[in-house]
Amino acid sequence: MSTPPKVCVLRAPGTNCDIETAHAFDLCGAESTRIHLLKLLENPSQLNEYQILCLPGGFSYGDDVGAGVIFASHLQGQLAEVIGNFLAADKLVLGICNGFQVLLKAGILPGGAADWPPKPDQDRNATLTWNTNGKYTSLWVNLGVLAPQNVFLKDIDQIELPIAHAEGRIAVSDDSIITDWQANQQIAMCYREAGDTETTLQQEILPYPINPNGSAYNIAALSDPSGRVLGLMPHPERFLFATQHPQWTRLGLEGEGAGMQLFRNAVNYFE
Ligand SMILES: NC(=O)CC[C@H](N)C(=O)O
Repeated sequence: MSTPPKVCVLRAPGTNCDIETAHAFDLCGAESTRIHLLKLLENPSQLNEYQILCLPGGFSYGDDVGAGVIFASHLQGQLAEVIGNFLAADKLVLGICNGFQVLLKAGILPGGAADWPPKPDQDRNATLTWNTNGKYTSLWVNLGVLAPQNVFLKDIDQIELPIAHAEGRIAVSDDSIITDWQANQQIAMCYREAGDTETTLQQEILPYPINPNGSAYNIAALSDPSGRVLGLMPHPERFLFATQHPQWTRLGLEGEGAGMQLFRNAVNYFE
């Protein structure tokens, strides 16, 4: 058997999903370590020991200034070099919810290695901002996968997962970026109606609760062009066991939850 990949689950003050996220990777055979951002800042080169970097969900720095903004500024300001090496290597990066916000605010997404580090005057063409309902929203959503070449999404066509966020709406500065993302297969997952068998990218914003936050083009997740970076608003680490689904008895669900596959895909990449 090959050596298990090492996962760095990077937490900051206010992160609250690091334990279950590390557990998800470990259940799939990885060896994860939860590392505090302030510890990594003391010795940034320790990141080189890991094959997977995961930014988990939560409220880093209390969502002050904007969700993910302060965490992102540390990545840009003090960790630019090690992050650059990580992105350039054949390694994986996953950002879940607050982690996705961090990846986007830092500029790790949407461009990945090619655009890192972002230039100070670089225009931002996409962000995650307040849900259109103005509220912290917590519910289960149906998602269709549009970027099966992303390592984390291999063999997943559709998935039901919970969301829990206030700033989960993808906003784009102009629609031409959508064309670029499509060309690079970067639109990873979209919200869609339960029972839909196909996922189509559409400009019409699906109504709440299908699209829970009003995201442009109903986008829920983005990939970098290489398919080795994924940022997603839903929480796969909250559906590791069938019994975590609100209707598991009615639906007769047993065993593993569908979220496990994302973590397994990442671990299997290093076999
Ligand atoms: N679950 C999360 O990671 C929440 C992210 C962020 N605090 C928000 O509310 O938007």
